[in-house]
Amino acid sequence: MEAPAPHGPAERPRPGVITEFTVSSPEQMRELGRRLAKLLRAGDLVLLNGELGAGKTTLTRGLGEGLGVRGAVTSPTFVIARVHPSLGGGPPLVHVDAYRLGGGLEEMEDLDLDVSLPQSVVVVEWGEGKVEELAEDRLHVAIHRAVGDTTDEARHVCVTGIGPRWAAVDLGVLSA
Ligand SMILES: Nc1ncnc2c1ncn2[C@@H]1O[C@H](COP(=O)(O)OP(=O)(O)OP(=O)(O)O)[C@@H](O)[C@H]1O
Ligand SMILES: [Mg+2]
Repeated sequence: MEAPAPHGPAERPRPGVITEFTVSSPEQMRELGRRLAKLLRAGDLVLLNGELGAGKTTLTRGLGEGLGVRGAVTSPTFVIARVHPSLGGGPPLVHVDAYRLGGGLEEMEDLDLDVSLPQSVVVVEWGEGKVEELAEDRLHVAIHRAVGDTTDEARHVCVTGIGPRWAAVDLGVLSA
């Protein structure tokens, strides 16, 4: 077997920026979403990963508040994607839950994410390994229960900016 390249598989672009921190409550997770919203603009793709109940939808709720979009962000039970139009002049939020989708983009063809992405902020829960082809520039947010946490509320969050779009963005403002 060939030894892996020092920076991982060649097809994976090297991350431009990474920030890691702890989020200690659901309210703080929402606040993180509101902060993240300030960094986002139309055409941005955000992938949320982490186990069931990690806090992906909670983060997206804050994101919706920060973007000022219509309708509360919820876990879509029967739909895969929901569009929240802006209440102001900003981009709509397209919230996708790819949990039940085994395959990649082909399975989501009907959603026309490639069509809506240029004028929207697209957030995909469970998006890893499924929607990367949509954009060269992506923000990956990994949320995990903090190991050894006794309150059960602490989450470890790792945000990685991939591609030129994120190269010069200071992700440090997310944890400030
Ligand atoms: N620090 C925290 N951040 C986010 N949620 C937290 C935190 N601590 C506890 N929680 C609770 O964990 C749950 C997270 O649920 P949420 O629906 O956001 O997760 P999810 O990652 O979207 O799950 P799923 O994979 O089922 O879509 C909520 O009930 C929330 O109150
Ligand atoms: Mg969810």
